[in-house]
Amino acid sequence: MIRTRALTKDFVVGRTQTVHAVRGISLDVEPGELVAVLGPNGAGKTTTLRMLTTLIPPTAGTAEVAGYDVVAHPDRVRAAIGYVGQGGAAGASQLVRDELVTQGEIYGLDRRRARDRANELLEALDLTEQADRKVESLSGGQKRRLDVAVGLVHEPSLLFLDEPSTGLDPHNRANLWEHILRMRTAAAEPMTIVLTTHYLDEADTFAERVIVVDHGQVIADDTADALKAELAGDLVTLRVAPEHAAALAAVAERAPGTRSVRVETSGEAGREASTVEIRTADGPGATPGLLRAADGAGLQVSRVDVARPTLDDVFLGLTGRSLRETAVVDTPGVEPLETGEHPTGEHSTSEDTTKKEVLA
Ligand SMILES: Nc1ncnc2c1ncn2[C@@H]1O[C@H](COP(=O)(O)OP(=O)(O)OP(=O)(O)O)[C@@H](O)[C@H]1O
Repeated sequence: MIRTRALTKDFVVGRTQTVHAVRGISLDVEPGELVAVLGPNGAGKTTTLRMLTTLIPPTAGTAEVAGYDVVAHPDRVRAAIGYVGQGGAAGASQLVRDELVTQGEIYGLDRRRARDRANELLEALDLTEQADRKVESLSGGQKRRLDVAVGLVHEPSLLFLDEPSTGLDPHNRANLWEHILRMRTAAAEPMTIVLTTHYLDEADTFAERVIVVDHGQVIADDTADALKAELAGDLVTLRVAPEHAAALAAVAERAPGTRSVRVETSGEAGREASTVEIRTADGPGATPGLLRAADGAGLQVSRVDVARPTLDDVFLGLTGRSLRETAVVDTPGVEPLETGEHPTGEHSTSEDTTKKEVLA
């Protein structure tokens, strides 16, 4: 469904500076996959999506989407895909149903079919009650559901969602996901979905495959479970008296499956406590053996915690940085851009200069 080879995007900023936003990404997405692209701000997620959806041309490399090259056949790519950008696609002063009908007609449906499709989508995305209201009067969650409806109007087999749930509260996020998953399975062929997100839990729960991007490159690509097992491992935390910490750490180092051991001591003078943190492939499986070994060495463990890793642990393991702490665009000298702002002028196509990012 998607095939990229060494896909690259450089932005020339001012006269001298080049931002290497995407540095040679090669990936394949099969029909029916639900893929989350995860990474810190400025990692190149949106730029990758914008190339795949033909909104901006690659600097180098190739991308085929739905069987067509994005540079040679952008119109065919657009006809086959849906795209929900960060800015949203619906016009503020339009009525909700009219917006969907207009979008359907843009995609070549006759008026009657466009109305039928609009009604189908309004029902599927729980927007029937809001159908005769202006788009600008919708709540954040309703607005985002309408954006998804707009992306689906022409029944694409491949849907791109750029941070679909950013800014929504947990209830609305869950509700949006419920609708997305329902729409996906309701289609005759399971829809392929590629989305970007900052929400680790979202990628973890819903995506069947997680592609981690950092500094414009893919640094990991697998199921969330496989990434966590391979790259992070469970965390077993054993609490001991400080004088026993070093000996317990040595015991843990020798235990089967141990990947790393860290000792921490905290508390007021005279009342310190130590923890020995053990990263291991299988925490629940390793813990009884660790406790037996500690007991055999005469080391008393006063508390045991076993935590499964998160995708943040995966990112931390890969980069030494936490995804939660990398919330700032870190390209030196380049200010974060508003959607639609293009200092390079390199790709000032009509689609690209509008905040509405409608594929038509
Ligand atoms: N039009 C542009 N002109 C110049 N630089 C750009 C442009 N668009 C993106 N960039 C830069 O390219 C890099 C990748 O940006 P991109 O928006 O793809 O990241 P992202 O992973 O989607 O980030 P976020 O999570 O914040 O949306 C950043 O350094 C960004 O500042």
